[in-house]
Amino acid sequence: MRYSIATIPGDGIGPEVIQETILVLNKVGEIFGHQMDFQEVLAGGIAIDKTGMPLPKETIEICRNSDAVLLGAVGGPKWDNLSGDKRPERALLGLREALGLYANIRPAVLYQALKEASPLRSDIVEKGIDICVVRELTGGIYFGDRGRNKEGKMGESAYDTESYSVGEVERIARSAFEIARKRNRKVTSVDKANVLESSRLWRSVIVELSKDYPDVALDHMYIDNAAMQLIRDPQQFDVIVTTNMFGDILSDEASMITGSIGMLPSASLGEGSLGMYEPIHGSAPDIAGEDKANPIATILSSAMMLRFSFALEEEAKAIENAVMKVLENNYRTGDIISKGMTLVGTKEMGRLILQELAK
Ligand SMILES: NC(=O)C1=CN([C@@H]2O[C@H](COP(=O)(O)OP(=O)(O)OC[C@H]3O[C@@H](n4cnc5c(N)ncnc54)[C@H](O)[C@@H]3O)[C@@H](O)[C@H]2O)C=CC1
Ligand SMILES: CC(C)CC(=O)C(=O)O
Ligand SMILES: [Mg+2]
Repeated sequence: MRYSIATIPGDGIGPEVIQETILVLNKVGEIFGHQMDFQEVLAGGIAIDKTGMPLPKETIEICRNSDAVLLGAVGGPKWDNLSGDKRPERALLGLREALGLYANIRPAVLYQALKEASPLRSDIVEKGIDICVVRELTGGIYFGDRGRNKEGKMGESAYDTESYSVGEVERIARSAFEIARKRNRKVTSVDKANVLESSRLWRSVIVELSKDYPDVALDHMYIDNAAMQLIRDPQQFDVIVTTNMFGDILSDEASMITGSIGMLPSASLGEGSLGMYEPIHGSAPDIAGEDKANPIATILSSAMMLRFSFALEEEAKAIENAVMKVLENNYRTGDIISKGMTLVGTKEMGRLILQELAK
């Protein structure tokens, strides 16, 4: 089969991790007999530099007409003086919205070989961690009304608005319940319903929808408690469904208990088969261009692409197994290094994964 993939290397370490991932996808194509056609497009800071806009129309069109989108990361200090819609990060939000990708699936799995990289107590780590964060991606405070009021009792003020509709909550809740059915049949909905009206609506919609899923256990947790429970007892979670901002924050936390932010992939999905696949991390300006970035989060995101957009389960597993094997052979990038392990850079990590794939 032939698949068209729009690639968005973006900024910082984005191009470095995308490069290794393209090599991996090409190798999978070669081994399993698929043709992967890549088309690179601009978004983020590099797009601002080249076109004056963070998200050129052409990028949206090419992504829309591709079978899947693979994204590195956008943003960085060079564009930090920009504000509002001019910021590189807005490109990401704009693309998610334009492509209707409302469900962000972020699995946080502690690999056996990486147990030593988790900062949690060894008795907790021994039990294993396997959580799936289902984050609402095109609503909430990242998309609500925002602005500034120049005059006020205490000077200028700024506001961002959290707002959710019944339909937005229903569709993300359905995604979470469906995913839970294929896992351990438990959904924890995370909100702040003791304070926020939007969370009270969120909770009531989820309770109502749960009636369609009597085989899935549902509980509710406030975000502050969830942030703590994730460290205290991660095994209590199976699927976490939450809002755009809470999911953004909780998934970074989940990445750390499973080793590193450089390990966690994500899939952003909507109603059709088109999805956008990206690591959960950002452009890591502190290590950009130094061959230090861990490419595994992006490489595992490409496995999610094969699974969800192309229905190539065997090929997806081949990538995941190759990653696991390299970790079992004790190779580590700087973010997951520990005593007795071999330190490698971005390119070498990519090469080792390719080598395992070819075996
Ligand atoms: N999806 C995206 O494009 C995202 C973009 N950003 C943007 O990225 C820029 C930097 O944001 P930060 O808050 O610093 O978050 P970040 O995720 O880029 O970096 C946080 C820390 O994690 C490390 N890190 C991240 N990815 C890594 C990898 N693959 N391997 C090894 N270490 C890794 C970085 O070196 C840094 O110390 C900002 O402009 C931000 O807006 C942030 C998050 C997501
Ligand atoms: C622009 C931000 C919402 C990106 C981010 O931090 C994320 O999606 O994880
Ligand atoms: Mg984030």
